[in-house]
Amino acid sequence: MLRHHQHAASVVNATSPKGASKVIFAYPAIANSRAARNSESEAGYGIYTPPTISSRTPLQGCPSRVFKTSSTMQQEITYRLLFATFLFGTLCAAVIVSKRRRSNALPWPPGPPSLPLIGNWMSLPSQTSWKTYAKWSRDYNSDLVSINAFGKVIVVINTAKAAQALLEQRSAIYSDRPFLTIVTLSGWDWFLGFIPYSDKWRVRRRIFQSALREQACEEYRPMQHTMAENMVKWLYQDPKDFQRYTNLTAAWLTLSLAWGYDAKPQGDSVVKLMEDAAQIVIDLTLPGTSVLNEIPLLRQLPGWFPGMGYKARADECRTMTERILHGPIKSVKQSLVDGTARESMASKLLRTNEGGVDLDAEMAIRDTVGSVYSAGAETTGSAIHFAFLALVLNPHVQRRAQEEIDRVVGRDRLPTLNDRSILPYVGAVLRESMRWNNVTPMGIPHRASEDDVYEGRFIPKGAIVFGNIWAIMHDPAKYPDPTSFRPERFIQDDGTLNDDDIPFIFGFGRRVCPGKFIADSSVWLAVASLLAVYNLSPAKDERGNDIPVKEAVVDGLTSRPLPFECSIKPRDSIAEALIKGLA
Ligand code: HEM
Repeated sequence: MLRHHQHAASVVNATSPKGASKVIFAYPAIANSRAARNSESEAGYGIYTPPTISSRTPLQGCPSRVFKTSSTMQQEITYRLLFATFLFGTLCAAVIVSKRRRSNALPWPPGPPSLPLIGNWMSLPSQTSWKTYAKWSRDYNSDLVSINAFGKVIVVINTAKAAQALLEQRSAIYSDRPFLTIVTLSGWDWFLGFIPYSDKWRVRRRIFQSALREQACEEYRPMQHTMAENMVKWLYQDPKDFQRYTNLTAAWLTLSLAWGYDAKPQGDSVVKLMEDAAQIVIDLTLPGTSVLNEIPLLRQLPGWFPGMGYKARADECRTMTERILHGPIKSVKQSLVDGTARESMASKLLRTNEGGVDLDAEMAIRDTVGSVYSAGAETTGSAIHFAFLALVLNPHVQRRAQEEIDRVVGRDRLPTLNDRSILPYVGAVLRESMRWNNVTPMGIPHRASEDDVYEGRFIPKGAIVFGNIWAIMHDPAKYPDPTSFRPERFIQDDGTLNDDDIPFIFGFGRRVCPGKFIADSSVWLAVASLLAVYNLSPAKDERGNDIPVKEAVVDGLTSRPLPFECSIKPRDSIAEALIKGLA
C-alpha cells in the first residue's frame, strides 16, 4: 500500500549517543515512512529507532572492529581515512559557524548551550521534536530558537507572528530548500518539494498552482466523490483494515488526479513502484549514507570503494524514478492520441502543449504531475486517519455532526462538496482534526538565502529554517486548552464557522502547499461521508470490554496516529442500504 510513500524527500538523520533517531532535517514523508513501517512490522506500536551506528556503515562501525586479514586491514585504513575526512569536514564547518558567529555582533536566536565541534548534538530532541522546540521557545521567551549540529545551523520559528514576518512577508529570502546531493543521485531531483528556489522551480510551481487553484479544483469534484464512495465501500467490506483504506483512498485520489490512473485495491503495480522507489530513498538517507555523500571529497569515490555501496542503490532508485516519470505520462499521451484519455492533470496540461511542441514545457508538465502522488498521498491519508482517531475518541462529536448531516442532507445520499457551506459543524470537525494533530508538525524545511535579522536576532544565510506548525496550532492564547479536541472553537454564536481557517497547516509563503485546496476538500468529503453512514467506536476485547485507544502519533516529520483498533459499523439499516446501493 501507498501509506509509506509520500513527499519524496531528503533526510539528514543520524543516531544519537543513546541510539535514538534524530532527524536534523528531513522532508516529512521519508522520516515517517520508516517510522510507520517499523511501528507496524515490529510488534506494532514502537517509535521508530533506526539501526544503531555500529550496525549500519563501515565508517561508523570502524572504531570497534578487530581486523585480522590483510584485506580487512586495508579496509580499516580506508575506514580511518574516511573517518578522518569526515571529522575534518565537520571541523571546518564548525569553525566557519563559530567565525560567522563572532563576526556578527547580533546574538543568534537562543537555544540550549552547545559544545565545540558537535554543537547541540547531545541535546537535539529525538522524539516529537516539535514539542521540545515549543517548550524551548517558552523557556527562552523567544519566538525563534536556534541550534547547530556539526556546523549546520537550524532555526525553528514557533509563533504565528514570527512565521508571518519571516516566512510570509520575507518569503523572497526564505523560499529555498536545503540541498542534498543524494536526491540527485537517486533521481528524485524532479520532485517539486526538493527543487531549489530557482527558475526551474518557478516554472513547475506555476503549472502546479494553476492546475490546482481553488476554482480549477472544481473540475475534479466527480473524481473526489468517487474517492469518497470507494472509501465507504472498502470500509464496509473490510472495516478492520481501515488504516489501509484511509491510505488507499488518498493514493487512489492522487493517482487519478495526476494521470487518470485507477489504482487497484490490491497488488497495484504502479503503487508498488512508487513505494519501492520511496523505500530506497528512505534507506539512502539513513545514517551514514547521505552524510558521506554531502562531503565533496568522499562523493568522488567510485561505487566499488568501501562505504560507497549506497551509490548502487541510488542507481537502482534512479531507474525506478525514471519509470515513474516516463511510464504513466507516456500512457496518457497515447490515450490522448486514441481519444480514450480520462480527465486528469496530465491530460489537461498535455492538451495545452499539443503535440509536445515545446519540449521544456513537456518536461515541466511531466515533473509537476509526477510530484502529485509523492507529495499528496501520504499527507492526505494521514489527515483522514487522524480524523478517524478524533472521532473514535469523541463519540459526542460524531453524534452532533451526524445530526447536522441528517438534518441538512437527509439519509438517502452521501454529502457532496456542494453541501460544504451548509454543514458548518462538519467543517469545524475537519479544522479541529487538522489543528489537533498535524500531518506535518514541523512543515518542510526552508533555507535562508540571505543573512537576516528578526527582533534583534541574527539568522545566517544558509540556515535551515523550520516553521513549527504544531507550536502555532497549539498556542494556548489562540486555542485555549490546545490539546483537547473541541470543534466548537471554530463555531461562532450564530452557528456559522469563524474566519480562522488554520492558515499555516499547509506551510508558508511561496512554498505553501500547492495541493492545499484539493487536499482540504478531499479530507472534508471523506470525513463527511464517513460520518453520514458509520459509527466509530473502540474495538472490544474477548470479554466485551473497550480496547483503549491511545492518542499517540508516529514520530517523524510527517505524523500519523500509531496503529489503533476500532469498530466501524453502519449507523443503522438506512445507512447500510445506502452503502449497499453505491455503484
Ligand atoms: C492534508 C494534506 C496535506 C498537507 C497537510 C500538506 C502539507 C504540506 C506542507 C506543510 C508543505 C510544505 C510547505 C512549506 O514548505 O512551507 C507541503 C508542500 C507540498 N505539497 Fe502538500 N500537503 C497536503 C496534501 C497535498 C496534496 C494532495 C498535494 C498534491 C495534489 C500536495 C502537494 C505538495 C507539493 C508539490 C509540495 C511542495 C511545494 C514546494 O516545495 O514548492 N500536498 N504540503
